[in-house]
Amino acid sequence: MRASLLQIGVDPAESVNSRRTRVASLIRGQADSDLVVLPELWPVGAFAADLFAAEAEPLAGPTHDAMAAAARDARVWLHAGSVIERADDGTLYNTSLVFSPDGRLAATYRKIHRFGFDQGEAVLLGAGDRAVMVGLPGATAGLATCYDLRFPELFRQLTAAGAELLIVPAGWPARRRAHWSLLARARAVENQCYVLACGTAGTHAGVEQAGHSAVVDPWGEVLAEAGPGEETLTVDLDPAKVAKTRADFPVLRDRVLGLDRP
Ligand SMILES: O=C(O)CCC(=O)C(=O)O
Repeated sequence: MRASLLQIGVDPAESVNSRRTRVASLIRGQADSDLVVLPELWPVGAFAADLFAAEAEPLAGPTHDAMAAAARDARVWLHAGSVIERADDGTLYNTSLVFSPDGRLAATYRKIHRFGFDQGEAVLLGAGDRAVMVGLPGATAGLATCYDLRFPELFRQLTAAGAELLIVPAGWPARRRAHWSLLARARAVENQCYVLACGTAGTHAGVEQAGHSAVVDPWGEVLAEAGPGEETLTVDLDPAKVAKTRADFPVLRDRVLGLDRP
């Protein structure tokens, strides 16, 4: 399975519409891949909280339409990163969209752990309440978004449900880049999964982005890592490596669940 991570630069000087058009054309250039992954909230910028309400869209909004068409044209599975979704009751969510190669919306995931403590998305957006998996050809993927990476129990739940690939779009700040790289590897090692961690580049809302998207294998080896700027990472994954890693070193078998409280 060939996967391409598009580490998109979010530049406030580029309009959301122009970025959508540009990203759609980058996806069309990835027809040699089976799976294309975009970062969190690349249309608006993960820290551009002032724009969230104005740029919110229904699920079947402009980003959905542009991404569905691009997935169909390139004939790829597309994890289109996330958008600010305006739900029917008016609540805003940070929602990831996954498309199949015929342009069908195959899965959506509302970010469960909202970042910002008492600011930004933590106060402006609703929280997702459902872990989501999607069946890709040859591998089952579990979905998470950015700050979720700090909560291993979500990833363990996805793994227990059959995930072999963990896809994590993000808008991670440069200031905590070391945590991003460390946690992506930790989630891969502890769950014996591939981790596809796709961040953004550039600076928006005064927050420099970490970039450094990475593909980590089930043994924790970093197969490819981007620099800080806009970049595409393309990696060939071997889904059989997940089962082999788990068979050769079967730690997941030794989990002890339901311990009494200390
Ligand atoms: O956890 C972090 O350090 C960054 C999280 C974040 O930026 C986000 O979830 O948007």
